[in-house]
Amino acid sequence: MQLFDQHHLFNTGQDKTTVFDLPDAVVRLREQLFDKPAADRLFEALLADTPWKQEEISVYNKTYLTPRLTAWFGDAGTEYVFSGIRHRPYHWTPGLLHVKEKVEAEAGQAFNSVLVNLYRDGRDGVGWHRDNEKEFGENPVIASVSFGDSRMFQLRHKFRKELPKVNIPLHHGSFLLMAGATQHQWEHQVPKSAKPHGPRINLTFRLVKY
Ligand SMILES: O=C(O)CCC(=O)C(=O)O
Ligand SMILES: [Fe+2]
Repeated sequence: MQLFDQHHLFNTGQDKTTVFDLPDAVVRLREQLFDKPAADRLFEALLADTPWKQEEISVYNKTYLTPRLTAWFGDAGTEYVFSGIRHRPYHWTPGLLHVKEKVEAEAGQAFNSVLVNLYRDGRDGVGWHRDNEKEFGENPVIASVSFGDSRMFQLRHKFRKELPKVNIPLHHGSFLLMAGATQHQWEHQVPKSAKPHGPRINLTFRLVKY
């Protein structure tokens, strides 16, 4: 069953790689790790088959619902702590294992877990943050794949406020790698958008050290 009209889903149609020349960061974009037919199939399968949940986060004794839906998958033992609560990952699905293989080949390293995010529309997003939790080791490598509607991904230096913000539109089927000191020196976000947006799924592959 087709859950979402894919006709407008934008894929650059050109598999270009861009290495961003940023101080204290290693950031690489591949426009089309998945071509449009593959991205369309994966988008539908992930949308339908993922056990989506809207997590609560506590900030200063108040609880909020995160403005996106998430699910965590990984090898047994890759527990993660979210808002003070221990979570067990779901087992890998065949679809996710297929994506993982392609992502590992492109990144040149293995991953053992993935956080899957669903941005239902323009009102969903993720605020400025770094993914530098201890369980990801010294210089975490994070590989991100996007399916569905295009959204803007932004980076800003955490300490050198004079540096300009970096805007990277992430399209259907794209791959983005963050490595080196990126998770220490830079923050990233996907801002909410006042423009209408269809759903977008993003997968961030990580290596939990345990
Ligand atoms: O949706 C994205 O492109 C980024 C998601 C993200 O930053 C995260 O899951 O930590
Ligand atoms: Fe992140």
